[in-house]
Amino acid sequence: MTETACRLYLVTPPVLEPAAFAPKLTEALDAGDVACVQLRLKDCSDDAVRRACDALRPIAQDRGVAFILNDHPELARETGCDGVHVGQKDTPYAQARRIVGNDAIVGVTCHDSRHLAMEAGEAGADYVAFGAFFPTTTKDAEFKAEPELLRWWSELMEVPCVAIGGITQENCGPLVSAGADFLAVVGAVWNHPDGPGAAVKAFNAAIAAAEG
Ligand SMILES: Cc1ncc(COP(=O)(O)OP(=O)(O)O)c(N)n1
Ligand SMILES: Cc1nc(C(=O)O)sc1CCOP(=O)(O)O
Ligand SMILES: [Mg+2]
Repeated sequence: MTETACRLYLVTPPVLEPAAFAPKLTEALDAGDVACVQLRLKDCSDDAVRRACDALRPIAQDRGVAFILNDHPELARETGCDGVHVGQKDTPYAQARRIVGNDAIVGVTCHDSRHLAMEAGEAGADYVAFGAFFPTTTKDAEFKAEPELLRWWSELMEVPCVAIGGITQENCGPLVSAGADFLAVVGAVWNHPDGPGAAVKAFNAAIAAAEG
């Protein structure tokens, strides 16, 4: 993941069948600029996560796109992922880092908290994630973040920040202007009426427009 202009960070749907999802991921990644893909499967076995990693990881990595696993540092290391994303109720950052090693990406959910973000950044996180910025149906988001948090963080800190939660091609402009380094998106890409490729193109255009 490079830290230059704002870039797209795709998060998978929480339930997927790898063989059926593979062409959708390919379409998304071949359509435009994507920095990163996070495999975020909920309520499934470790073996199902392994199978999904084996099917989807090469699609991202062959295109120079980082492949990050949500929640499971041990499986991330075992399956050759580029890193792991951990939340406040998951494996603590320091333990996740020990498991995946210093060369891997470790991202940390920080909700709407400056304090959590400073802790994660000082500990060595590769990025901090703030959210949810907008209402989302993808998960029950307990916290609500404001664009001002991105502005404060990006003006003070070097560690990249990710914005997540209900982000669409239509509402992302203020997050980009406020300094988000990455926009993490589920629904607005995988549920786009014209398909994930059209969704990525529309995000790339919206980001470029907001960056002026
Ligand atoms: C990029 C990014 N940001 C936040 C999250 C949420 O992580 P967490 O709070 O652990 O919740 P779950 O995603 O595990 O339900 C994320 N996954 N990715
Ligand atoms: C996985 C996740 N984490 C969030 C947080 O606020 O930490 S919001 C969220 C769901 C993002 O999905 P969509 O782009 O469909 O809203
Ligand atoms: Mg988690």
